[in-house]
Order: sequence, then C-alpha cells, then structure tokens
Amino acid sequence: MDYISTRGEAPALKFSDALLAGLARDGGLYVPREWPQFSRKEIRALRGLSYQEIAYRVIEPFTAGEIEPEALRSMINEAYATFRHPAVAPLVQSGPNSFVLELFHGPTLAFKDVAMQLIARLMDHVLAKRGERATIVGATSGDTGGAAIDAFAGRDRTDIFILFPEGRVSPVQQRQMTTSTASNVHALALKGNFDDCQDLVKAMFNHAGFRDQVRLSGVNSINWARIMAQIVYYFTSAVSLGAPDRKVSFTVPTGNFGDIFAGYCAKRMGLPVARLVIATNENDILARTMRTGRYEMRGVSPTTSPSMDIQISSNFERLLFDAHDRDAEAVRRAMGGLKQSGAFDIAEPALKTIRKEFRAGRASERQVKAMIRDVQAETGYVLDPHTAVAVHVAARMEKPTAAMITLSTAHPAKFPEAVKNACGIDPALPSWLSDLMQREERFSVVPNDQDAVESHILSLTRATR
Ligand SMILES: Cc1ncc(COP(=O)(O)O)c(C=O)c1O
Ligand SMILES: N[C@@H](CCOP(=O)(O)O)C(=O)O
Repeated sequence: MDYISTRGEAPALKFSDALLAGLARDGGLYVPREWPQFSRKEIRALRGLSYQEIAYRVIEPFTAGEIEPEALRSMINEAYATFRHPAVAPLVQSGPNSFVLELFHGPTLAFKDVAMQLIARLMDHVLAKRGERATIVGATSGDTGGAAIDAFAGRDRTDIFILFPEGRVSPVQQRQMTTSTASNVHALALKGNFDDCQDLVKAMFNHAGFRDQVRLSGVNSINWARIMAQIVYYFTSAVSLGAPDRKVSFTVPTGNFGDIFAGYCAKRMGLPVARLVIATNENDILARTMRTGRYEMRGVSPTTSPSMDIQISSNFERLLFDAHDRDAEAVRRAMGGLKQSGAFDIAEPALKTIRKEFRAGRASERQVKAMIRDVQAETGYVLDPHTAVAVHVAARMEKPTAAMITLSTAHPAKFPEAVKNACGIDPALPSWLSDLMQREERFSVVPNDQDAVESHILSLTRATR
C-alpha cells in the first residue's frame, strides 16, 4: 500500500514514511492510493470479535509490508489496554433505533485517545527501527493536545510541542496539557485562535529548512494514521448492530472533519453505511458548505464546545480529492482560493457526490444547553457539549431507515462549567485525574509568529542534536 498527496505534487510514500511525514511536502494530505476492501462475508466474520482483533483486521491492510503483524498486534493490545472500559468503545442504546458510541474511555477522556495511543507506539516503533528521533508539533483546540501529550510523554525518540489557543480551551483541557512532568513535553499557549495554531503548524511543515532540521512530524489528523485508527470504531459499532445485514447511519460532531472522514473511509472499504451526518456548532462552515456549495470563512466565535470552534477544516481536503475523482489540480485550485480569498466553490459534480454521502446540521448554543438539560432530566445520562451538538442534529434528521449511531467524543467532566450550567450537575473527573486541578502548570506563552515559534522549538528539541 502506498500513499499519495491530495495535491499531487509530492512523492508517494509507504506507510512508515507517511506516518512520520504528517503533511505532504506539497502542502497536501496523504491518502491511501486505493481503499482496502472488506467483503460482506469478511464484515460478518467480525461479529463477536474484540475491539483489538477488529482493529488489527481493519488496520493491517494499511500497514502491510511495513509493520510486522506481531508487532502491530502487540501495539494495538498495549494501546487499548490504556482504556478503562473492557469494550474500549461501548455502544449505549438511547432510543428505539438510536445509539451513542462512547469514545471517551481513554486516558484523557476524549475520542482522540483512540488514535493517539496507537500512533505514539507506531512512531516509536518506526523511529527505533531507523535509529532516528523526531520533533512533533501539533495544534489543538483542546482535546488533541492532551491526548497527544499523554501518549508521547516520556518517549525517548520524540519531543512534542503542542500549540493551544490561549484562553480558549476549558480549564480541564488546559491542565491536561500543562501539568505533564515529562521533559519531552512542551505546551505552548498561542495568542490567537485554533485556526491560527493550525495555520502555524502547516506553515512549519511548508518551511523545508526547519522541517528537515528538526525532523518535523505531526499528530493532528493531517496525519493519515490518525484517520486509519479512527476507522476501526465505525466497524466495531456497525457490526455489533448487525452489519453488513443491517445498515447503520452515523452522526458525528465535526470540526476538523477527521472523525467523520474516517466514517467515509469505512464506507469506501465496504461497510454498509446509510448516511453520514455532519454536526456542527455555531461555527457552522461545514453545514453552510453543504447547503450552498461554497466553502466560505466568516470568523470563529467561542462556544461551549470549544474543540469544534474551527473554520479551516483540514480533512475536508481529503473528501474534495475523492469527490473530484482524485483530481489533484481541482484540489490545488480550491486550496489556492481558500488561501487567497478565504473561500472556494465546489463544482457541481463533486458537490453532488458529497451531498449523496453526507447530510449536515448545526446546533445553536441554546439548543446544546437544552439538549444536555433534557437528556439528563429524561434519562439521567449526562452529555458533554460536543456530543450534545450531535445528538441535537441527529434528532432533527428525517426519519432514519437505519439505526442511528451518534458519536460521543468527550466525557462531560472535561467541560464541567457548560454541563453544570445546562443541567445543574457537576460531573466528576475519574480517579486518575481527580487531583488534576491542583497539579502545577508548566507552559510558555508564544506570539502568533512563525519565526518566534520556530526559534522556541529549535532551542528545546533534541532531534537536531
Ligand atoms: C470532543 C470533540 N468532539 C469533536 C471534535 C471534532 O472532531 P474532528 O476535528 O475530527 O471533526 C473534536 C476535535 O477534533 C473534539 O475534541
Ligand atoms: N478539535 C481538535 C482540533 C484538532 O483536530 P485534529 O483532529 O486535526 O487533531 C482538538 O481537540 O484539538
């Protein structure tokens, strides 16, 4: 299996190189040259298997020839041993034909742990084999950062630098990033919003000198391996409800489009998925794009679901590439328009393809609050605000012919203020994080300036020595 860039001007890479590369050298995102296929019989055979075994079967074709099967198995087993639920990602029934897929049982209480725990092990494995080190730089609106720091803390072959928007993450999210005692971890509070953090990370990748000097690597969902690991739970949840003999739909709270793109990949691999529903908060660029066919930036407003306060939705580029029949030129034109004027139009055939696969909806702050309150009052179940966005959108979709699985992407205790404000309940952090708010913080404040951030990283990384 090799990986090609959505912009068509970077060399195709094997799995290990795509894993370490993060962003392609032409600014594009790597995707597999073709989608591994699962027959109905192979999907049926997944029923009753453990999460780890399904993960192995889904991931192996993407890594074949690069990661030895036994090594992959043991990395998968170790990664998911860090989860506090035996099922890893349990499915909870929430209505006659609706379910919530709980993805927050990992160490940092967000779905990001699912991919990050595996990626850290894969990167270590590949770097050790090559005798190399890497500098990881990531951008976060709150959850990716904590998950990455937990997964990479104390690893000898990597130094990790996480940029988060100062004052725009929840206090729990911030402390998950700033209280690590590991010497290879560096939390950087940027004076700007998440899109500024992400732009800076992409700019560092596009600065060839810096990229090579620090052996830059990324763990945002621009890295293909993030998507790969997230495809697994679409399979596990669908087969537990009877796939391939029963179709399921998914509603996904969406920001950077990585999570829902993983659902699209599962479908391209043969999983029968009736519908993929994009759920956005008031920062609804994706819902507007689906309605109008024009991707247009309008500024970001802070919400109670801060991890989705995004308007440059990186992985939408991967979808555009597929919807344009993998025409890299069309992607380059769209991304050029976005850079120049903050907008691009999606041509009719591609838009039709996207609309065939996806539906979209948005939830206002008022609706999110009402959803948390009502669900708690009716069932006792406490939703985090990101999940509440999706539950709201799922409930408003036309009557599904298939079971609807809504992805629950974070534990409510990560956003106690918003949850308490909505339903009066103060969700407690689990025991291993119960002293989080008393731990000492360590982070640097950095300006929104590429030179300054690069100098900061250069002065601390061990990858150049
Ligand atoms: C809790 C939570 N929900 C949803 C999302 C959106 O996921 P994605 O960016 O993959 O669309 C994020 C951030 O990415 C998140 O942290
Ligand atoms: N919501 C994310 C934003 C970064 O997304 P990623 O999936 O590309 O890492 C976060 O919590 O940081």
